[in-house]
Amino acid sequence: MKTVFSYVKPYKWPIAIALILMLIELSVELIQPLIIAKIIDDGIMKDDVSVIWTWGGVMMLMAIIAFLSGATNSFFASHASQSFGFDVRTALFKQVQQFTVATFTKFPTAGLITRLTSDVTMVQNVLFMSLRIMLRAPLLVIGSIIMAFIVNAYLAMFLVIGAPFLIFFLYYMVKKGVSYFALVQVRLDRVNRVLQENLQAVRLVKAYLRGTFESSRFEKVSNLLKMDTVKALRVMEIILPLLLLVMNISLLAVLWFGASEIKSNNAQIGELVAIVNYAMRMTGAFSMFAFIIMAFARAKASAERMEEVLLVNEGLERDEETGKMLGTTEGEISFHNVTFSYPNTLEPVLKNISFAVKSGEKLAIMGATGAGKSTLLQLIPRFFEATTGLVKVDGKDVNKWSLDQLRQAIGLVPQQSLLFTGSIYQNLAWGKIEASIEELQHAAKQAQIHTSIEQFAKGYDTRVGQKGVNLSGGQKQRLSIARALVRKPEILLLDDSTSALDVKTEAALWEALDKEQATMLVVTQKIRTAKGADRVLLLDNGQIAAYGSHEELLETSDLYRQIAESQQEQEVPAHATDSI
Ligand SMILES: Nc1ncnc2c1ncn2[C@@H]1O[C@H](COP(=O)(O)OP(=O)(O)OP(=O)(O)O)[C@@H](O)[C@H]1O
Repeated sequence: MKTVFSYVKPYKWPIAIALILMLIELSVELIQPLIIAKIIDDGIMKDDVSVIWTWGGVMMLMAIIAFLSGATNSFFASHASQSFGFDVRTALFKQVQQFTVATFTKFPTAGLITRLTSDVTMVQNVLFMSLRIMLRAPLLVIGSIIMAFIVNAYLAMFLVIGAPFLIFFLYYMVKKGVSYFALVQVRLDRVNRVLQENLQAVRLVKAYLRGTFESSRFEKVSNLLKMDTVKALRVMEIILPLLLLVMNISLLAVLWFGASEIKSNNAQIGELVAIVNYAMRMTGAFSMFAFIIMAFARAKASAERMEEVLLVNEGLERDEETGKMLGTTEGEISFHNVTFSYPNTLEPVLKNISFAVKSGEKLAIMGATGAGKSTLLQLIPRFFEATTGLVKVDGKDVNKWSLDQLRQAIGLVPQQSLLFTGSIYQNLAWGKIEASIEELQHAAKQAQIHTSIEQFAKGYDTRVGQKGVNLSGGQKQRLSIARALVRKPEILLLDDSTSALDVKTEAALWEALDKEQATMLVVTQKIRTAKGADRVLLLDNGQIAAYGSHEELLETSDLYRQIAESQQEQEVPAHATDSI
């Protein structure tokens, strides 16, 4: 909790002012019964109108002070709490951005979204309410007891007799509340996850007629959320009436013994009225307790979840040589006996991989599905680090590169073309904000998408829907390639990024890309593509099955020959020579 609370520190002054103002408001509230007692005992009982006027005036003045304090308190409380929320959300976002790809597997996306939104809002609201009303309740209870003792110690005693019960009930409420509400937030994560999955796969759900099934899946998680929230609220619902029962018994005792004290002239009516007034205020404060403790319990659970993200230290990306200028890369890539296992698995996905690609060369990576092709690419921008062995760029271990410089030199086109909501221009300029319109259009021409864009009614200003819903698979792939090309990377990593293109467009694309001097690693299933590469790396179950030029592999590798033959049978002869 320490880390989350450190974000409150910069606002200690607004918080202090808000608290002082709240104390002023509270003091007025506590002094008022005393004044009422004075008006009754010295004014009404003694028939002295001047006392009533004087103290009535004081009461009025105090009410105005309380009003002004309350309004200013609200201003400072909202400033402090909203700024705290902003800071902590920003810090969480920055922290998440630094996560290694491996750390993301520990924190599911939907959970991170809840932590950055609902959890932050929860803590932020509790901070606001603490400064505004929450702290008033406990202070009102303590203040009322003190004032009651000042007025009449004997009668005040009956107000504190139930204290051990009250403390026990409150302790129980907090203890149970925190654990139940932590579970409620986990349930909320699940609801968000199912919702997110469904929204992302909306077409699939419709095409497979899974609407009813998905609805019942959603109902199930939503129901769990409801049941656990009800369970958490039930604790509060049982405890609150118990608190009130204890308070009401105390109040009855005050009235009973107060009456006999008045009879025996040991107390005045005004005193009894004041004590009853304090008891009523305490009862009111206790009714607020259930709400307060519930909010605190929820906020504590939320703060702990935020803390988990803020405290990640192991899984953060680190720059070995941050700040050192290393110059432009040449784009040479080499793997030296690389073995790699994913963090949560034992079996290596890549085993003893060694190869080298010179600057400007093109390497085609082939292999069956699950052979480890994408994994191999991911080791170059250091999304994951090799378990053993070395991955080098320009002869230098990738772990020794500044991450920014390493990634600046790499243009990655992932298997799934991910686009962002915004115009086509914005999507293209995503990797290089300062790119000129000419640069963007040049990249689009190279990626063979310029003509298609020109045909859209709004051209480059066409808005790309969420995840590119309004574009075809091939258009999305070409936009992703253009986005990578805008940066003029020295290394281009294409992960099966041309699978949706027709033969002619693909041929034109390769021709344009060949003119770039970039080193290219191209994951592909097509022999046609492999033929145009300088070398081919054939992976089989994480190991190199063959490595060499297309012609060499046709001679030496049975597996490669089989793939080539199987594809030859499928090829349309007219396009078969349409190579890269
Ligand atoms: N994040 C991950 N955690 C654990 N295992 C993973 C992870 N990502 C991939 N794998 C496993 O690693 C192996 C290689 O996956 P990879 O995506 O590199 O294969 P691929 O050759 O690119 O396959 P495809 O052609 O289907 O894309 C697979 O067995 C896969 O299950």
